[in-house]
Amino acid sequence: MSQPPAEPTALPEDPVTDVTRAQTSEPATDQRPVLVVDFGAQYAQLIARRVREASVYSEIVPSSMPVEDMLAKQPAAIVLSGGPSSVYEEGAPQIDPALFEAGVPVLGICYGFQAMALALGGEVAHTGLREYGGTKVTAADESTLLHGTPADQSVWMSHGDAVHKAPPGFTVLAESAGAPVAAFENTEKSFYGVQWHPEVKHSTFGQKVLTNFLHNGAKLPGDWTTGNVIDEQVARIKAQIGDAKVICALSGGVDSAVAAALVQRAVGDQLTCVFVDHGLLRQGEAEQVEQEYVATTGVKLKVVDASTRFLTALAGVSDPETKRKIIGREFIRVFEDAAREVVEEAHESDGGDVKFLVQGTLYPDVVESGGGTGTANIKSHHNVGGLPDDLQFELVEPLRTLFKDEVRAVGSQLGLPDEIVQRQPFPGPGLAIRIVGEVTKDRLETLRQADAIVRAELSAAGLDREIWQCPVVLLADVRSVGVQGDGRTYGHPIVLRPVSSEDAMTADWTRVPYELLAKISTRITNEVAEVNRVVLDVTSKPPGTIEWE
Ligand SMILES: Nc1ncnc2c1ncn2[C@@H]1O[C@H](COP(=O)(O)OP(=O)(O)OP(=O)(O)O)[C@@H](O)[C@H]1O
Ligand SMILES: O=c1[nH]c(=O)c2[nH+]cn([C@@H]3O[C@H](COP(=O)(O)O)[C@@H](O)[C@H]3O)c2[nH]1
Ligand SMILES: NC(=O)CC[C@H](N)C(=O)O
Ligand SMILES: [Mg+2]
Repeated sequence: MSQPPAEPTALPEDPVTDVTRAQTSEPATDQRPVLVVDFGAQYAQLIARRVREASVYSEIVPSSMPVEDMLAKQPAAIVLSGGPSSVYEEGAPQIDPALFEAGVPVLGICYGFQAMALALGGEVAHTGLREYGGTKVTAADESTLLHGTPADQSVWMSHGDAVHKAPPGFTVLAESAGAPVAAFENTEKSFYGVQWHPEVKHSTFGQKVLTNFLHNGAKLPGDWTTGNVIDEQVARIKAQIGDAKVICALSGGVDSAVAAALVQRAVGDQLTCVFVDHGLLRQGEAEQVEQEYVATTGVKLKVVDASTRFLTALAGVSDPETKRKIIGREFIRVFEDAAREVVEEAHESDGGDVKFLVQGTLYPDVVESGGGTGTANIKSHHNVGGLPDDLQFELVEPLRTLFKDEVRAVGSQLGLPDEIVQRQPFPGPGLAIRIVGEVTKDRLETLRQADAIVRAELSAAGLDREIWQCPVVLLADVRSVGVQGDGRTYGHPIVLRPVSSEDAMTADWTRVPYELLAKISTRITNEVAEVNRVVLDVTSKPPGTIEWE
């Protein structure tokens, strides 16, 4: 039986190269802001970022802020974000109708769209017809909001409720299978709304919808530019750290490399980097950090072998959130020991505590850990939601409001080589969150072998840039029957999860050519004992996340 040819994956658009757009704080500006009202969205920062990309100044405010306070900021326009609640649910965040009486242009997105529809006299239904990920919509011929976008387009949805009737005075602009009113507008009042997420890159004409709203709907000029992120951050770091000593949690990944380079530029040799080998790393990773990273950057590096400590703490644990909390805690305990050693080595036994810890935390780590306003906790990233309550360090996180592509641009501008800046992400909790079930030494070894094969084959096929990352997951608690060498086997499946993304907030599964998948599958089942089945994960994010745990 012949297989259909694999569809080529569209390459993600070029990453943002203008570092000056990477906004890290609310800068002093006399411009009237576009307020992004956050209903607990996964994507509130992303909306603010896209507005800034349209050269319009933007700030985020929580939906709990009274409308008088919002209006006191003299917003030039308001964007109502998505959120996890359902509009009729008890305690769901509401919109004060006064917001619609102030003469300010409004764009509602997802939950914001639904809440707006309800507040203005439309109807929202919970039909059970849900849409997650890439969805086709059919758009009206002419409108302000969807101007310049095709009649049939693919948008990124993530909803369970849907607007069934637009409020009086509104024109319906689009529909999808699960959303009879997928977009609407009332140009007279300058009110607009979409059920989908225009702020995510996977919505092909998303930025066009946002700029249509900003420039044509709200009639805002695009004349705002940000200052330089690097200068701004270096100055902030200097002010925070002064002449104290500081350690940086360095993983060899992009984010901590860029964070370390910023801190190094700010405070020079007051910085010592600490790399933790927690026994959950991939093949060759520890060596790579020890040799290549130090050679490239000349940074002072301390390597700690903490594998026994982590594996002991993880023994018997299968629950993903518990694993993450344990790992977050153990990381900090190791950093505390390392900090004491740094002081001892500097012969400063009295008063010379290291009180600052640098981490390469990005905005997605924060928001997925439930760190936005009213944002759901999706998973506790070890460096945010997994931190222990008794944390003694003051954190230095210069990348905390940025997305990965912005961090890559900062890294390049700082002079870091492409081998570091373009590296695929690897999560801090490592292989522990890629073993579904308890983490043991043997299972880690099995997964390490399979992962090394996958990485080698994808690299050899030249797919490293096209693929954002490819988690390889061991379903340790699942077994299936195989026949190998004429004998019965009862082994474990390995899951391949190749994804394409720009910022890890949304992702699609990469259409890796079938021949290559076949080769990987054959190699894994031939070379890795205990594995007799290889499966491909074909889920986008949403609804799946990139990692399985
Ligand atoms: N093995 C490790 N040793 C020391 N610090 C670590 C380690 N793994 C992760 N960290 C810390 O946790 C932070 C978050 O990890 P994360 O994997 O998100 O970022 P990264 O490794 O720097 O970049 P990338 O996303 O490219 O892998 C890192 O920036 C770093 O500060
Ligand atoms: O340092 C990290 N600590 C964590 O606890 C963690 N969890 C997920 N990831 C990485 O974050 C991105 C988004 O992953 P998810 O779609 O699985 O949430 C992907 O790039 C993941 O690899 C982590 N990185
Ligand atoms: N992403 C969202 O804003 C979702 C809105 C609402 N919770 C729904 O599921 O329909
Ligand atoms: Mg990493």
